[in-house]
Amino acid sequence: MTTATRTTAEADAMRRALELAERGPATGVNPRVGCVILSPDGEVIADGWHRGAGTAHAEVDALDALDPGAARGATAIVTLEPCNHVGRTGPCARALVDAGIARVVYAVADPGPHSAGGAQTLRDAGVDVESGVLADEVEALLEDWLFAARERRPRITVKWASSLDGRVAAADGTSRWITGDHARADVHRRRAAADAIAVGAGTVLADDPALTARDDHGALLEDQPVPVVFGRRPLPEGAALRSHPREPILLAGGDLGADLEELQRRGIRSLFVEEARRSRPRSWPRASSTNCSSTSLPPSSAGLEPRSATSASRPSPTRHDCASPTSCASATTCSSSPGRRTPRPPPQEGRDMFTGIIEELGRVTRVEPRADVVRVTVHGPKVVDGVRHGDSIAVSGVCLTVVDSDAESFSADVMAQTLAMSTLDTVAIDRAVNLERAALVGDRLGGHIVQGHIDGTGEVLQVTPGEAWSVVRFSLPAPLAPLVVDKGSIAVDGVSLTVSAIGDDPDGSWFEVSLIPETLAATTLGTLEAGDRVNLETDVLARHVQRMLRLDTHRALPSSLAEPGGPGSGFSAGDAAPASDSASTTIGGDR
Ligand SMILES: Nc1nc(O)c(N)c(N[C@@H]2O[C@H](COP(=O)(O)O)[C@@H](O)[C@H]2O)n1
Repeated sequence: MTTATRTTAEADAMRRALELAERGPATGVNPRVGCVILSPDGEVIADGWHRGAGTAHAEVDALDALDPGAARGATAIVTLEPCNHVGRTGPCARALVDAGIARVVYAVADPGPHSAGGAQTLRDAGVDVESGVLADEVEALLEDWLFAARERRPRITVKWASSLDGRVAAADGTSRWITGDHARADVHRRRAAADAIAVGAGTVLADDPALTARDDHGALLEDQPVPVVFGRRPLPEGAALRSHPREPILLAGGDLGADLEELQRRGIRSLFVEEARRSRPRSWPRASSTNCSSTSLPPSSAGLEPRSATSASRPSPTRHDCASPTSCASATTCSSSPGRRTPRPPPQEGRDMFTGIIEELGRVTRVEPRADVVRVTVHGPKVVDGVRHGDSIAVSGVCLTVVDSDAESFSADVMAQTLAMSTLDTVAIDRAVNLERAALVGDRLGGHIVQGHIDGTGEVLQVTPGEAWSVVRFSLPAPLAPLVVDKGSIAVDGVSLTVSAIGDDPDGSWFEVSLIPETLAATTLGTLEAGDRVNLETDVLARHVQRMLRLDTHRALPSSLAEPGGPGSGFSAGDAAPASDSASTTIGGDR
């Protein structure tokens, strides 16, 4: 087998192992792990996955499917480093060695203090070991578990509901669910995917929440989070929580660090926090370096009161708010803590690179709302040529992962948050879309580096047709304004464009681009009219610079750059501190 063939076979096997891992339980103390065993010539001879604490680990599950001796000289592909300890089961590293496995490829290292070290044990036994294959995908799958294992405390997700105009509850306090069916279903899905769900005692007294995960008809879902109540006030006799299928955990709430340790000790790895109706989450993230918070977007806001004095006037419905000073890394990503690896966006988001040169004008042929995503099918015979499941295609600038395809079309799932952040929120059959496949190494970089991660949407303010060219003016959301410069690059609906003018009017910022006939004919930009919305992605370089300026320059920059006005710095320390550092901004909002 050539090295290239082996690499391909192993990457394919890791993809399969990842799929197998997903069959395991998403909650609980043990991670979801999958394993595929390849014969020396690259054929799949066995596979397995972990079904939860106390059952066989994925590697042993796979080995058990083989006759004695059949694994000799084989390669084990595992999503997590084989464990090295005796826990509820024996050490996988030893089981692999004993079975005669010659090579092990794993995605992510096991951070467990007792279980880590399997790779070394394997190497010491003469096994060839490689790591890091599909590491980002596995990091995304095991986000909660890895966070908890690394930080020794549960990963917290804070949820609060807010209307599109930034309101949280009816003025008379009557509204319980201000969000629509889609957002509500999303919340119940998140509840079911968490080990525990927490509220304050005040919320229990005021709202009497059931804290169960339910389907559209109110029936209990199979997985139920353990309810956790913080506060000293006792649970009222008739509290709905007393009928919860899981025994509630009651914690004093005075020392959050100690409470989180206690939850970790009790096997809670992910904690879903539902905020009280009338407030945005503040104490949670700050007190605990919470990794993530999220908003739900309801369809209407009538009768609801502003969620805060500062954010009520112009909240952005597109953002993923983050109230923690150290947490939210971008609109779609939540980080752990400083110095830790930042989990990338989930796989559906895609994380390839594009150039902003549109390959084909596609047409939406099907829009299928599902539980927590919308499956969109797009006719695009050119871009589906050779496309495979898992490949990325930018659809009007939004990087999507192909989940299905035929000779003419492909389908991709768009997450609720991506819908909310882009013009895909109004995607409909027959909509024309700009299509570009992910760039390959060696491609000509005709446009600029485009990531397919939308920063926000703009509106067409004016189209000025010329003899051949058209000049189009777009509104620019305030957080994006500093990132757009005259003659700089911007992607509009996925099209790489040079900014020909910028301006900041009292009504807001704007930018203009001049569109050549080729762009007008070959992309959706040719049909734009005043009032149309477009997806905007600012230049990644500008975002990096903004991020650097927001960080403590002495920490973040090489010493030659860190001194105020130092060699090559081009700015003073005073310049480096941004005037406003709103944690709710999507761009660089990770302070
Ligand atoms: N490599 C690997 N494969 C699996 O299938 C696993 N479940 C794990 N888990 C690691 O081992 C710990 C649990 O061990 P016991 O189930 O108690 O024996 C878990 O914390 C992981 O570190 N690893």
